Amino acid sequence: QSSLHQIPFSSRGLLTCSRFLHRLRGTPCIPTRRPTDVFLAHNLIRNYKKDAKSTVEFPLSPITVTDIKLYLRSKDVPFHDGYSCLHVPSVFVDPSQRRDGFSLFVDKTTGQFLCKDTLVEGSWEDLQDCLEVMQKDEQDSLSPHVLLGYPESLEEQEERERGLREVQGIWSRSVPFADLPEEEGQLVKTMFQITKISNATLKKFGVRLFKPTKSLVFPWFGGPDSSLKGIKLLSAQMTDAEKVAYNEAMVPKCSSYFNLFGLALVSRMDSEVVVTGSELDALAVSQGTGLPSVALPRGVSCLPPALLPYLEQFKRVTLWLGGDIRSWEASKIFSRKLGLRRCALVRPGEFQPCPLEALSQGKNLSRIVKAAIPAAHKSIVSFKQLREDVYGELMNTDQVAGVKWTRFPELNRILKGHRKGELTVFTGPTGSGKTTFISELALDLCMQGVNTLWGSFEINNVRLAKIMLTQFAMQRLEENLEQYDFWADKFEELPLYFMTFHGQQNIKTVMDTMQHAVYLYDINHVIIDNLQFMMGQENLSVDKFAVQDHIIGVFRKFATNSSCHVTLIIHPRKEEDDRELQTASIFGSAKASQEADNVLILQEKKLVTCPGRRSLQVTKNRFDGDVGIFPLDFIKSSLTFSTPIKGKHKLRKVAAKPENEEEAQGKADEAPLKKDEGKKEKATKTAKASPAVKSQANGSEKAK
Ligand SMILES: Nc1ncnc2c1ncn2[C@@H]1O[C@H](COP(=O)(O)OP(=O)(O)OP(=O)(O)O)[C@@H](O)[C@H]1O
Repeated sequence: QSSLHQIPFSSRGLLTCSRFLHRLRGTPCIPTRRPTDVFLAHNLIRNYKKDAKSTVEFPLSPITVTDIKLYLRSKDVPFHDGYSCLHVPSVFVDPSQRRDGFSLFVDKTTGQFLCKDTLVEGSWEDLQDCLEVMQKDEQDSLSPHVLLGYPESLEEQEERERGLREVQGIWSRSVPFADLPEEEGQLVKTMFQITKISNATLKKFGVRLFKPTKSLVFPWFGGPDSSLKGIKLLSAQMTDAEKVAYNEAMVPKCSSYFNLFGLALVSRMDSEVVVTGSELDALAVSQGTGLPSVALPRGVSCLPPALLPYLEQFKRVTLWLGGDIRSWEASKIFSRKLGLRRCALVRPGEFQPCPLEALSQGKNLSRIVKAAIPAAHKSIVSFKQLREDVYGELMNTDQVAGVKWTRFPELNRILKGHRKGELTVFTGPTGSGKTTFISELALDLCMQGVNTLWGSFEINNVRLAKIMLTQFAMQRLEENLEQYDFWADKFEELPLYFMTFHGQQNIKTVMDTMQHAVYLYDINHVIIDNLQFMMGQENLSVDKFAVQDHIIGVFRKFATNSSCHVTLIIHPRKEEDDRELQTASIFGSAKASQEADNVLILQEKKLVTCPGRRSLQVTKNRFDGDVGIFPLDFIKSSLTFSTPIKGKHKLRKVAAKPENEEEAQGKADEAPLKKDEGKKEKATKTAKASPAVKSQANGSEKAK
């Protein structure tokens, strides 16, 4: 079982290669697992269910493109330096049969390889093994059939066959648009708001209608024979605001549906492509511009590196991922993976909505694509270059403020949302529930599509996943074990990953792992629990504060450079028992609070009236300066926190930019500023009918 389970391209090839090579070398065949420190929620749940001990750690040895090039040169292997990959003659194709001389692609960041002719793939170590064996045995190539001939487990085989049968079943019962009666075709088009998409375009991309569920069917062709590998079903629903809400389902299950839609229409000679965030957008671009267009299988949420070899042939890649800020941010991040030099980005805005909308509004799509801005930017810019960005931010203030929590409306009110590229420092008294609280906070975001990576050094991943699963299900699963599979199946679908570290760790190793995860899974949020586990224990002579400052600086840089939010849990320094914590109570020097964009403190009240009552205090908010405090109630059965509904615990909020944080905290505790008094009334009312409580009710409704 590979730890990189979600990328089907990789898993079987890897295992196969290693086993095969052991056979070739005559060494014993050891079931190898990939060296990785990142683990999927999927695996954890599986292991949790079956074999908790199989979460073995493997050291990740980071590889650089220079290492790869040096090695290839040492083996006399020619290569072309591509955008994201090195192109190498495939070792799995006989030299006399090589159609395209350089069909094996080695990812410059990870060393993973893919042979586009045979679809053999594997890790950098696997490729090195192949080359060593070929050299030793003086062979020109290795047989791909032996590699791919590795028997699947019965379970895997059955699942694959079941998936394919389902795909075929739906596909054969779906109707091409041209075969629909004129009136019915128009009705469906109106429902999906695709009246401007012609039947010819739908036919070109093979889009059909599955009548039983009134869904559009998008085929995914793959493999050397370009056969039907999977389908995406799209259903549409009208929302109150006269907008269409789409619902997607993939067959086979989404984890194995992993290629670009529209790829089969791209010719080897094409040198330009438009990448879109949805299949309908790809149709619109194709019709509106005549250019090749492909859609990302999981929309703007990620660009898996496994897809990069398929985009290597293009000299110009235009990313037109949608019409909102999220698409814009994603296009900037994806262009780094694709190589900035060749990428151009369509900036969303009033005159440049998503491609489908642009087509519906009769806009000139070719002109929009031509006007896309180059992704590579200079380090010094003038306001002229920034003015569009500033305008975009002013126009979309709500989106700029970030993803909103559904379970913590009060936090939205103070922090406004969860934004990329920020550093949050979180502290609280020992054993007060920091891990439990942050777990729910992160889960809330993850459930909304924020790709999340946990670095839990204090408690092991199984325990952490158990806490998260309980919070996800909002109930004690110990007492409802029959519901375990139901919740675990849903939990598996979350974009949630865990580092497999436990105990003291070296900051460099943790950083390498985080970079690796950002590249592979487009991680948007990393949680480190907690910083003290990176400080090292052996070297007590070294200045502890200097070490901590260095580590915080490294995390700060990572958050900014990777556009990834980092939440750092830091223990407080020893405080007197009856005093609440302050920003200055964070262990170490002032560096942590200076570098942080947000400082959150879990306060534990030592009151006689309500002993143990927790509150969450925001003492720093760089985004807009609002700070404040609100009470939290702990529900032990679900391990969740929510706002108490009793009137006496009011939401308190203070205005922007306090002179110093202690003062701000004092103000927050004592009296809300005047300008907030009107709002305070409202806030109290809101707190009474707390959406957090409501959302819990909804959650249990859903659970039922
Ligand atoms: N508000 C709360 N009231 C009572 N118990 C709580 C509360 N929050 C968490 N707990 C429980 O307290 C225990 C410790 O919680 P947790 O590990 O989250 O604390 P922590 O602050 O992260 O601890 P540490 O200081 O060791 O890192 C857990 O059993 C958890 O279920």
